[in-house]
Order: sequence, then C-alpha cells, then structure tokens
Amino acid sequence: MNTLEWKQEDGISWIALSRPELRNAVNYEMMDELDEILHKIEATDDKIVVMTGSGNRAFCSGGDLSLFHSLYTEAEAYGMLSKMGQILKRIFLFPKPTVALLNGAAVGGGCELITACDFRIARRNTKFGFVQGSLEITTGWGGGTMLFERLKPHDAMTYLMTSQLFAAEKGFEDGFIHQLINDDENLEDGLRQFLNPYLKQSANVLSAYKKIWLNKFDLATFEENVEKEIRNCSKLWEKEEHHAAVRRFLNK
Ligand SMILES: CCCC(=O)SCCNC(=O)CCNC(=O)[C@H](O)C(C)(C)COP(=O)(O)OP(=O)(O)OC[C@H]1O[C@@H](n2cnc3c(N)ncnc32)[C@H](O)[C@@H]1OP(=O)(O)O
Repeated sequence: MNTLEWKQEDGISWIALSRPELRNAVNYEMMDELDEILHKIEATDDKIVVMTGSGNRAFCSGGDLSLFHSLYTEAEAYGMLSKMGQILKRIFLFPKPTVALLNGAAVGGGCELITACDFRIARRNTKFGFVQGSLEITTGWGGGTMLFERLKPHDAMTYLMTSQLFAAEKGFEDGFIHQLINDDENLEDGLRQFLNPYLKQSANVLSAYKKIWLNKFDLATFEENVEKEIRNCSKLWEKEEHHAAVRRFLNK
C-alpha cells in the first residue's frame, strides 16, 4: 500500500491515511486502497475499525486539490466525487463499528470522511470544518447527507452553511465528537480507554447492534440522497468561481 497503513491489534483494525506531506489528502490511489482494505477488513474477525491520519498535523485535508484541480467539467467532477462517495457509503454502512481518530485537522472531504464513521474521537486542540463552501462547492462525497443523520438539523446546517473551522471542544458540546483526548495524553492510550468497554463485547454482538442502527435506514432513499448531493456538487464544480477559489488555494 502506498497511501495507507493497515495494522491489526487486539480486535482493532487500524487504517492510517498516509500522505502526511499533503496532510493526507485523498487521491485516486488512496480511494482504491481504501476500497481494497475495507474488503479485507470485512472478512476478518476484527471487532472495530479505527481510521486515523499519519503525522500530527491532519487527519485528512480532503480531496487532493493539486490533482483534482485538473477536473474541469461536471462529468469529470462526477467521476471523482462518485468514486469516493461509494467508499463513504461503504464506511457508513460498514458491518462493524467505525471510529475516526482525529490526530489533527479534518477539513473539507476529510470532514465528510469522519462523518461517515460511527464515532469521532479527537485531540482537544484539533479543528474540523466543512470548508467546501469557501471553495464555492458543497460536500460532494455524501458527507452532507450523512451529517444530518449525526446531528440536529440546526447544528448540521451551521457546520455546512458557514464553512467554518470549529474547535474539537465545540464538536464535543454538539455531540459530533464523542471523546476528547488531552494534548499531553498519548492518542492511542486515550482511544483504547474509550474503546475498552466495546472491545469486551464479541464481534457478533457489535455487528448485530450496528445492524439495528442501519435497519433504521431506507437504503434506497439514503442512496438517492447521496447521489443528489454528488450531482449537485458536480454542477458547482464546473463553475469558474470554484476553479478560481482552488487557484487561490494552490497559489497562496
Ligand atoms: C473533493 C472533495 C471536497 C474537498 O475535499 S475540497 C478540499 C478541501 N480542503 C481544503 O481546502 C484543504 C485546505 N488545507 C488546509 O486547510 C490545511 O492544509 C490544513 C489541513 C488545516 C493543514 O494545515 P497545515 O498543517 O498548516 O499545512 P499546510 O496548509 O501548510 O499544507 C501543507 C502542504 O499540503 C498542501 N495541502 C494541504 N491540503 C491539501 C489538499 N487538500 N490538496 C492538496 N494539497 C494540500 C498545502 O498546499 C501545502 O503544500 P506545500 O507544502 O505548500 O507545497
């Protein structure tokens, strides 16, 4: 694997996004490797999946803008957005519980990725934000649709419509972040403390409860809503306002 690290330890499957020089931005290779790893994990006896980022700056900075900037038309954007959208849906619907461990900032599509996970644990000093609006697009990997399943509508609207970066403590107050880990505490130790009561249960019990949560969804409606989100984002992507905003980011 070139863009991910995978290890299995004490019932936990750890996936680390591993492009720290670009703050773990997602490229096509990472999408393929995520898809492959998720298939492998599904066939293991591991109880819980933890996703994190390499380095201490970022969990994930979203799509790799230096790469995806070359996507110009609605159709080109749709190809990329729907490819990652499929992966986020797999994570959201994954038969085992999933945890995002924020070792650093989760921004743009990175924030969509943490939203697809069942639990979010963060270092106290980290930030997260759906900054897509400041790039003249919206969420486009399905994370907007998923956020409305995670939060009260008013809080979800605030996160999405303001494009702001928020402190992890604000996420904790809103119930978006489930556990804060102090900056002087070891991140993995903090996570294990949170996970210990879950890890005492069998994989079958954990999966069965995940199924009860997923049974709540009308899958067809959920998929339709994700698809609409991807289509809308693709339309905004091809506008000059978006390309100009990305040029500003890349030339900063
Ligand atoms: C496609 C679906 C929707 C999307 O995801 S759109 C993308 C939204 N993401 C963004 O706008 C990301 C913006 N990035 C940031 O805010 C910051 O990099 C972040 C994550 C807070 C980390 O801050 P710092 O630790 O200070 O790091 P930095 O800004 O100096 O970045 C280090 C190098 O990484 C690059 N980088 C960061 N995020 C990237 C991205 N998404 N795509 C491509 N390159 C990215 C950044 O340009 C910089 O490169 P260089 O070292 O100056 O050559």
